[in-house]
Amino acid sequence: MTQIAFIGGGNMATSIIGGLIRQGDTKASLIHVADPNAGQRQALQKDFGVQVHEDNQEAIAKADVVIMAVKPQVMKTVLETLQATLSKRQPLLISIAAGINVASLQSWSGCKAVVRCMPNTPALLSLGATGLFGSKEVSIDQRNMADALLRAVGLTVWVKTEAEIDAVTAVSGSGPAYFFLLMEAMIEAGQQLGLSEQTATKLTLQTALGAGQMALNSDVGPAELRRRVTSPGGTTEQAIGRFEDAGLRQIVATALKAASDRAAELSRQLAD
Ligand SMILES: NC(=O)C1=CN([C@@H]2O[C@H](COP(=O)(O)OP(=O)(O)OC[C@H]3O[C@@H](n4cnc5c(N)ncnc54)[C@H](O)[C@@H]3O)[C@@H](O)[C@H]2O)C=CC1
Ligand SMILES: O=C(O)[C@@H]1CCC=N1
Repeated sequence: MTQIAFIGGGNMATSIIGGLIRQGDTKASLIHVADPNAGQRQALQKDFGVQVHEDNQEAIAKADVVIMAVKPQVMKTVLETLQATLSKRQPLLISIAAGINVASLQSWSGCKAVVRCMPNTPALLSLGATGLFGSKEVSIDQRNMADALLRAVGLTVWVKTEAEIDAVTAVSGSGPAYFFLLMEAMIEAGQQLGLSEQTATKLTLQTALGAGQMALNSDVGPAELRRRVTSPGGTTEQAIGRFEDAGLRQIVATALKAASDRAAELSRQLAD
């Protein structure tokens, strides 16, 4: 039976653990989580029945897979304290941290088989999207294992080059925040047009859900779906025209480039 250790039991780890438990293929007794925060440990134990540890070493003692779910800024210190054990046991190391490259993960941990991935917060509802990239030492079995773990919380996509992970971070890792921002703006605009906050919120959120589901289930792409909403001489045309005039596409391109650049910058800053 595969033993899984999470180092860091915060938001993302909780989402992934929740997905694994809900899916039912992974026994809670095989999941070990280490986190210095006692409240976090109690919540994980209570909600999912997983094994919790204050000590990272204890959590990885028998692990076949170690999932690093700490903030990028503490990754080096945390891995270096575990290096003796990890380099001896050689588990599959999976990192979900933004902007930490495979070479750094290998050098800090002593693990050869490393998967760097970028999930997102809808993983909490098993509606996540994760991009993955593996070092050449990752075996087919280990790749399948990493894929199955992340598939428990949504869609998985393997990329061919590590640089693509920065783009994945910009598109789907940070992506939920962009849609939330658009929702905030639509709710505010709806209120300015006379709707109550509650009505504007309900209509906006249901519209976001409907549009997402339609785009996912349709034979045609988002551009055609947009055209189908846009009657010639009608109302949507007016709104879309304002978005285009204001340079929405360029704004989005600039924003995603900034996110991708920051991921690359973090990799450089945090690398050895
Ligand atoms: N929040 C997001 O949307 C996404 C975050 N990520 C990545 O996931 C990672 C975790 O992010 P979140 O879960 O949002 O952060 P978080 O702050 O909720 O979780 C981090 C956890 O690590 C624990 N921790 C701190 N020091 C530790 C140590 N020495 N040993 C073990 N645990 C320790 C903290 O107590 C905390 O519970 C980050 O590297 C981030 O880049 C990746 C994709 C999306
Ligand atoms: O903002 C961040 O750095 C993390 C990575 C992707 C989403 N949240």
